Amino acid sequence: MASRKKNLQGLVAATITPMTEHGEINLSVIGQYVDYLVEKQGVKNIFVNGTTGEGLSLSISERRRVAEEWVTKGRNKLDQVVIHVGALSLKESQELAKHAAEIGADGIAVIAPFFLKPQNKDDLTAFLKEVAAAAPALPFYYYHIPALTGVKIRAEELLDGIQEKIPTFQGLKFSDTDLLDFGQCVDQNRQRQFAFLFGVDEQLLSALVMGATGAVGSTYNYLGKKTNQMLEAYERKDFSSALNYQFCIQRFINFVIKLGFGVSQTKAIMTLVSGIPMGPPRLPLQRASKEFIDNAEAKLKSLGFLSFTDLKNGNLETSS
Ligand SMILES: CC(=O)N[C@H](C=O)[C@@H](O)[C@H](O)[C@H](O)CO
Ligand SMILES: CC(=O)C(=O)O
Repeated sequence: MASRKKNLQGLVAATITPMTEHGEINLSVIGQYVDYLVEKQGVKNIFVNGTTGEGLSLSISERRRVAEEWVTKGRNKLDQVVIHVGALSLKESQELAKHAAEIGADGIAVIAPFFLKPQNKDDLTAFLKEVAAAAPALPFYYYHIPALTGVKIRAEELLDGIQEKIPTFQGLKFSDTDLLDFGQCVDQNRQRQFAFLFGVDEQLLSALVMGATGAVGSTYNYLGKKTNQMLEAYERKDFSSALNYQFCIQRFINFVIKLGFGVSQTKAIMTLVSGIPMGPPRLPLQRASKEFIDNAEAKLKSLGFLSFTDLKNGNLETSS
């Protein structure tokens, strides 16, 4: 059985992988990034090397170094550091799982292999089981993101009986809008203490109603504070305030989605809001355009997500 820490709950920021202007990983700002999440956003859990972290665009050695830096800099500051170790090659995935255990991460997560794909639940379970077994002391999370992997096996089906196959299974990161599937994952596993982490930030409130125990997302890097206010309102059963917070967050996400929103844009927004240079994305992604950044900045300001002082302080912090 995995050594069980307290369940992963609340907001989990899907970390960006900072890069230099030349496109190399930039470990030097990660310490600052940890402090920013904890102090400015109230976010104390992170999900490293996932979609937002361009994990699948990094080499194995880069993934190891990035993971190690987050664990080191997060020590005594963060509650939990979950490392995404999914890869197309089972061997690489196992190597990363083992490494995550060695460096003292709090959990590992895996997406479905997405080139030669599992055809059914049994294929997928068999793959996940082999990865989990490489880190037998670490909580294991399945990262369901069918729109990106193309693997559409329903999470509810996968979860049925999964603990018998994968004893370290501890939860699901659900990045899909199918709330029937998500709700049934929760409903059918009420007796188990799984973490149900929702991954569509603009719809989190609906997922809370459906039983989400936490959330992993890219926007918690810079909208963590706002989203925490929504969670607090929900906790005290002030649903009309919670809805106001969700709508406010939606106005921003809806606006940027229309402009074209992805990891490149997340990097640019985070640079702007935090003042910490995230650098460009790696090919095949291209930098966000100047036009996008200007529009996003104006929207952040009009929604009160970014003040002139924030910007100034952020910039001062990085130059010091
Ligand atoms: C596809 C993708 O990257 N999804 C992220 C996490 O799973 C989310 O955090 C989104 O970035 C966010 O919900 C905005 O659409
Ligand atoms: C959003 C998320 O969870 C990821 O970047 O992997």
